[in-house]
Amino acid sequence: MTATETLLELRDVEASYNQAIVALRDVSLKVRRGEIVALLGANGSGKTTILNATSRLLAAERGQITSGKILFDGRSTSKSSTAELAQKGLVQVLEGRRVFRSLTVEENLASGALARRSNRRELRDDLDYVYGVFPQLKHRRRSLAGLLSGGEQQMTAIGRAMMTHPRLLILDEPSMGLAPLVVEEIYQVLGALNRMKGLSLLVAEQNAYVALRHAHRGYVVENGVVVLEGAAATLQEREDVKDFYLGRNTRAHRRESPTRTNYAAV
Ligand SMILES: Nc1ncnc2c1ncn2[C@@H]1O[C@H](COP(=O)(O)OP(=O)(O)OP(=O)(O)O)[C@@H](O)[C@H]1O
Repeated sequence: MTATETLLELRDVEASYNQAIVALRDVSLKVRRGEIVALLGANGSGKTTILNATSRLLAAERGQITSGKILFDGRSTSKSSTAELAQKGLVQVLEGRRVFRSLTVEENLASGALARRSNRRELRDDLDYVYGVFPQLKHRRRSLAGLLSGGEQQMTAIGRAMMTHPRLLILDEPSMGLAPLVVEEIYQVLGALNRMKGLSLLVAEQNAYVALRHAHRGYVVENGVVVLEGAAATLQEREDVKDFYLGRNTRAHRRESPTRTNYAAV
């Protein structure tokens, strides 16, 4: 893989909280341009820490990167703020579909454009674009975001991120708490943005089934360590992944966990 094909790279990243709890050890991963990459793992395995380290949000959680490098578009992110990274095209949709509950849908979306200092015309075009992607939001544009369904709030959070014109969109558990049909709809939209706009995606999910169906490649994290990586189709077929992450075996926790395997060549 040449440097220009790689949009995001984590190299041997270690991170801890409160200078005490080690949350990531030696994490290396890549997102190529135009790729959807799934980050899988159980509760507390380190997915959010990887995403927050990438978008420079760790300090807000009293966390820090203690060693290793994170490169976006070939450049180290260590001196950038979250807002600066967003301006460069790396944007995160936080876990729990955070929206400004007392603002309308349209005000929420417009807040995503603030960093771009768009004029009225550009703002209108961007809003129209998001409404084209999520027609439901157009009907609800004057509703308070706090009164929307969970799915509509997730669409609003993704729409707000789209207003910043990302090149890499990072999503933390977009399926959390949503009905299967709504989850499918959201992933269909993410897939379309990837295909039509070339948007690259890094998606943390506990719902491995849906994530692997839509991703090109995946990484499995356990206890802060990447234990598996490979093509999504290959991961889906692995017996240990089926047992642990695709819910095939309810007694999975008694079985041996996946072993570190490198499927990078797949
Ligand atoms: N703010 C924090 N302070 C201290 N420890 C933390 C903090 N946030 C996470 N941790 C710890 O770091 C480890 C990784 O947590 P992380 O939230 O990254 O996992 P996760 O895979 O995203 O889990 P979840 O799916 O529950 O969000 C866990 O042991 C967790 O308890």
